[in-house]
Amino acid sequence: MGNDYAIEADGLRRTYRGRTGWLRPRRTEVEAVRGVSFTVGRGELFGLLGPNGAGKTTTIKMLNTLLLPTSGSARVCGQDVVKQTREVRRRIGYVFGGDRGLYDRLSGLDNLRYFAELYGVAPREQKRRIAELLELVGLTGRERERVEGYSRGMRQRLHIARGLLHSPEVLFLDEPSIGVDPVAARELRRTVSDLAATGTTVLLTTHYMAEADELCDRIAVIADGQIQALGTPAELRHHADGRRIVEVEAYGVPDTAVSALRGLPGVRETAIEERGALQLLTVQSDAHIDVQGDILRELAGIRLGRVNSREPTLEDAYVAIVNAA
Ligand SMILES: Nc1ncnc2c1ncn2[C@@H]1O[C@H](COP(=O)(O)OP(=O)(O)OP(=O)(O)O)[C@@H](O)[C@H]1O
Repeated sequence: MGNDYAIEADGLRRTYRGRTGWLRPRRTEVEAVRGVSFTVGRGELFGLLGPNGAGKTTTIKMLNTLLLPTSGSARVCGQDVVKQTREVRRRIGYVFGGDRGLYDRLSGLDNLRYFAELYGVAPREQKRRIAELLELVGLTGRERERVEGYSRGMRQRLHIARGLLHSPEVLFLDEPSIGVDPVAARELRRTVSDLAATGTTVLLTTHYMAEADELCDRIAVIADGQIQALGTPAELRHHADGRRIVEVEAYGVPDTAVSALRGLPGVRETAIEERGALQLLTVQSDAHIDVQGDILRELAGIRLGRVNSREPTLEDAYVAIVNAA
């Protein structure tokens, strides 16, 4: 059993227990992951998408053996993550967003040589493997420069190369595009899809629906420690079926106005996004009810910019899924 899937999670749970306070210590408990089950096929690019604190990192860390599940079980490449830790570790790579874990004073090439040695890549293999990975992550030609001069995007791609040195069957990519500018993020996405094309299974966590949509074969939306929806991007889009979206640009909308919008007949979700001085209000309503007039009446007296009505996108489906959690 288990050989058909790269990853199988079955009822995974994790509760963090701790204490706060010094004079009168109190026990604290956070149920970070509350019964997560899913499977990832070999060679699949699978996304775990969810808001801050949803439980994505905790889930990944149970799968890559860095954290013990409180209950439930998981297998990676058919091996149990608790009982066969060493076998699992040999078959996986782990790359997390951010800047840690590289030697700034060394060149990209020397970093990879160092980690190849550390990961026990056979000396005969090293040169070929490193050249192959530099090519994959688009750093060929820049490998002799010190990492301290690399942009965040380049560092992130070097991290990915590092995570792949020992040719893992499964790569865990935790928030790869965090803090990376949009152009670099696009290059990063190209690297990830090239990687998936080589047959490596990738489990990616992200906050960005657009990123998950572009890259992933299937996406699990996780919120509040549980999977709220799972499917291909096209399947997830159905969560916004039968809805219509009204977007309003506004300046200085009070909270009371936002809750009034939520109470309008036919309105299903509202979201507000701050864009400098401007606020973008997004209102989802039942498609057969025209709510635009009511919305504008509620916002009377507030300075408004563009108002526009459109079909829902995958992003709107994501909002609907997360809000229903
Ligand atoms: N070591 C820890 N001790 C106590 N609570 C923790 C610990 N790590 C995470 N948590 C809590 O568990 C919950 C899930 O956190 P987790 O990091 O898994 O979420 P996430 O989806 O990865 O979020 P983010 O996108 O912000 O990284 C959060 O409420 C978080 O505060």
